Amino acid sequence: MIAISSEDIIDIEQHFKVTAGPGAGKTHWLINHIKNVLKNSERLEKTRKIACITYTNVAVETILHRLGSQSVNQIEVSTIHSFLYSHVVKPYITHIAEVFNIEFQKIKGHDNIEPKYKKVELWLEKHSKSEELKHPYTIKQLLKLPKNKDALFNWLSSLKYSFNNDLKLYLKCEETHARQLRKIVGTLETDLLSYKKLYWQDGKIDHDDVLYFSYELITRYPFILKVLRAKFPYFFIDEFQDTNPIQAKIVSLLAEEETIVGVIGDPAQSIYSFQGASIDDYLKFKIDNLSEYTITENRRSSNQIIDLLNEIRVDIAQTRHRNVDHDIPILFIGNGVDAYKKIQEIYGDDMFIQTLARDNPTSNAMKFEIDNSSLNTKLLVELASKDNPQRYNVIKSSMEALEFAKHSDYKNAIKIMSNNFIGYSEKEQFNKSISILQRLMKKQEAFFDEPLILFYQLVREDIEMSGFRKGATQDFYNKYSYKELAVCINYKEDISQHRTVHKSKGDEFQNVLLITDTIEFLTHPALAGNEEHRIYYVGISRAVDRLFIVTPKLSRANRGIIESKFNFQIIGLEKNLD
Ligand SMILES: Nc1ncnc2c1ncn2[C@@H]1O[C@H](COP(=O)(O)OP(=O)(O)OP(=O)(O)O)[C@@H](O)[C@H]1O
Repeated sequence: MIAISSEDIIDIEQHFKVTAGPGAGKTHWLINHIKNVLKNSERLEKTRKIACITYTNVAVETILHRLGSQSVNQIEVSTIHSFLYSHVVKPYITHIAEVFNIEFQKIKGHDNIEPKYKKVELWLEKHSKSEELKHPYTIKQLLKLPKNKDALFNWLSSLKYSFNNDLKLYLKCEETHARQLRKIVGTLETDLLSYKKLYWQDGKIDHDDVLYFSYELITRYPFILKVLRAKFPYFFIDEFQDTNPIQAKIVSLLAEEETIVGVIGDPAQSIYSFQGASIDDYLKFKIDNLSEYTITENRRSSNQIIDLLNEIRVDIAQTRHRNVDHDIPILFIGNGVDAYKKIQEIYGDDMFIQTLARDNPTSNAMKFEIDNSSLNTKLLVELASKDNPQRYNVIKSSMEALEFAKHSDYKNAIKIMSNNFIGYSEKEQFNKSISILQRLMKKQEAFFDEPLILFYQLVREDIEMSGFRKGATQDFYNKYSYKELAVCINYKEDISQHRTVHKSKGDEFQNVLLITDTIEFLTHPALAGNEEHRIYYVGISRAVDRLFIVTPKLSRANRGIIESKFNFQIIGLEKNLD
């Protein structure tokens, strides 16, 4: 591995892999490298471009912004999904449409797809081993008994593609999601492709399908690979530690001829295993004639923060580039809202504090300024299992749309609300969505802290939903408030002040408050083997000047470890010290 700095230039006609820690300047280096290729390459023309792949739409925007306007015609910056969708799936899907029952004319992009009751029912009825679905797992028992139904839907929502030993892709679900169905999982999983096909025949494809179809297309029809190579003589991927195995395979195929491939990443920041990424895929990624580089400096953080990062990481010791001393990090014992208030008390209200949390409900609790230690994070799931699917979908989507709109994400707000007006023209869908959102925004104070039934009544003025019979569902709507439910939603492209660590990837902030439920990543760090530790590591490494961590409890033993290993100021916010 060759050590470079983020200002160094390398050979542009050589495959590369750059591995470096947080704040090393990986993205900065990549942008310079692209500029260097643009300036010096003799293989670029109007129709031959550089592909630059990154992980999220937010990261795409950041890179485009940093590249400036001069070069946009010769670079295509996008996520891997939109890249493969435009260059492989869209133009060539007809080649595999028949084999996979894909109604390609109906495809309108790709999205998350939740299991739909009707589809699951149809799949079970037509399952190639349906005769094995006997008592206590008949189709009726699977679909009607709440425990079975929850487990089945959960299991199906964990559906993923995997490679077998012959590099053929097959479908599988997470077994941990289906303890309740242990005895029949083996039977059900023999026919998952038929389940997928039920969606494809409606033109509904999800993000993983885009990767799967792309892989099938380029391996069945190698001319597609040739076209891609001709169009993209350079193919670079940022955040490669979060790549999934199908992507990695497609990239290695591209690299076999003509296209120069470059990947950049940090194994200690690999935090997307739930999307199929694995730290091993990053470490083991090899193609012929690959030059490997590392950057050891940290250009982002204060000395105090770099010292902390180095204390918990063993593979790379980062050097201080800015060499700036700043405040000693503070470890608060208590809840997120109290810690936030305490920081404001110490530094004044004007100081911007970015909060980062492990999960959506915790960062939403910060948005709503409620104590994160007493949240019921499963309320939406509970509602899904109690309510009828139609009413649940309307309530959930209206709630999401409203919350997205409140955080200025109008694009996703309208998209989600429009789902409630299927059958109308696009213009009508848009107008209806805007009108209901405006009305809900105006009235939000009237229902925010009130039972969900009030929100239901308001939405029902615009969207048809069934009424209630006495029973568990109605009780639920009367018992829980809109706010308690809204805390469970997932803000799609959240760039707000209170977001999850996952949504802060690649970003940096002057002052960070990391909200944790354990500080094991500090007391017993194991970044290589523990993704939870890596998530918190990513969180603390976003901080430029000041870092604050809050955790609910600190035992005497852990306090001892913290005091001996790190330079923290410890502040108890309640009586949490034992
Ligand atoms: N050569 C450089 N000159 C000036 N500033 C730089 C240079 N390299 C990096 N920086 C700055 O250092 C900070 C970290 O850089 P960057 O975001 O590229 O790091 P990274 O390695 O991609 O980080 P991470 O993996 O943590 O997201 C940014 O503010 C960036 O602008």
